[in-house]
Amino acid sequence: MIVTIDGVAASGKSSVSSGVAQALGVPYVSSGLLYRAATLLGLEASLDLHAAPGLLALLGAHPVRLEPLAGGNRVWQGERELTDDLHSSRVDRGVSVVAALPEVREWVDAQLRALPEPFVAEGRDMGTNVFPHASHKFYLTASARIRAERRARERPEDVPAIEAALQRRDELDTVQSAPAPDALVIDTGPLDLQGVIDTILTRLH
Ligand SMILES: Nc1ncnc2c1ncn2[C@@H]1O[C@H](COP(=O)(O)OP(=O)(O)OP(=O)(O)O)[C@@H](O)[C@H]1O
Ligand SMILES: Nc1ccn([C@@H]2O[C@H](COP(=O)(O)O)[C@@H](O)[C@H]2O)c(=O)n1
Repeated sequence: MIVTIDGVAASGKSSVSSGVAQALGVPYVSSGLLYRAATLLGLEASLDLHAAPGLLALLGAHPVRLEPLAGGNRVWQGERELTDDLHSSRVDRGVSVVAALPEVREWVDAQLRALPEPFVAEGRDMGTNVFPHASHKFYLTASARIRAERRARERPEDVPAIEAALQRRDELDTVQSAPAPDALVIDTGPLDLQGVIDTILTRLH
């Protein structure tokens, strides 16, 4: 069984996926972390983020591994854990450029499709491109202001700056962010975290 939870930036995908996965007793898979890892490593190596060959060579030489757990995903490059470095504003700013590269998308998709079922997969194109055969599909939205207010609780920037960055990322991610036609779209604005998780769990039972 595969459940997909897609949505716009900071709509609650990873928090909701973790809650749903824990209730189901399965892991969740955060596809965005692989795009973030490719971006972080590209930045650290001072590579041109618009150019796939350099990034792919780097990722080939030093493979990245996603560890999907129900409570939270971890990302490794050999013995080095990258997880804590993946949510900086610097990575946020670069990641959509890297995610627009077809070769990087293939690199991510191959890793995701190799994972053993069951799991909950979250991202942008889980229900459309990567797992079109998933048994249940959901898509999370909320206004940019609400998402920015939520994110401001975990970042040092102020709400307007976060809101502008989220809107920019949504725009750059438009191509891969369309909801699957068979996904249930949930506006998380009026709901708390548990409310969103319960809405999804109700559909799964
Ligand atoms: N329904 C909700 N009510 C209140 N806070 C929420 C809700 N959903 C998510 N949050 C909070 O919003 C923030 C962003 O959530 P989360 O990181 O899960 O989003 P995301 O879609 O995975 O983000 P990103 O796209 O950047 O990876 C977190 O602080 C989370 O606790
Ligand atoms: N399926 C996906 C998942 C992510 N992306 C790109 O990665 C960025 C970070 O993802 P988050 O889920 O952590 O926000 C996102 O902005 C996209 O550029 C993607 O393209 N497809």
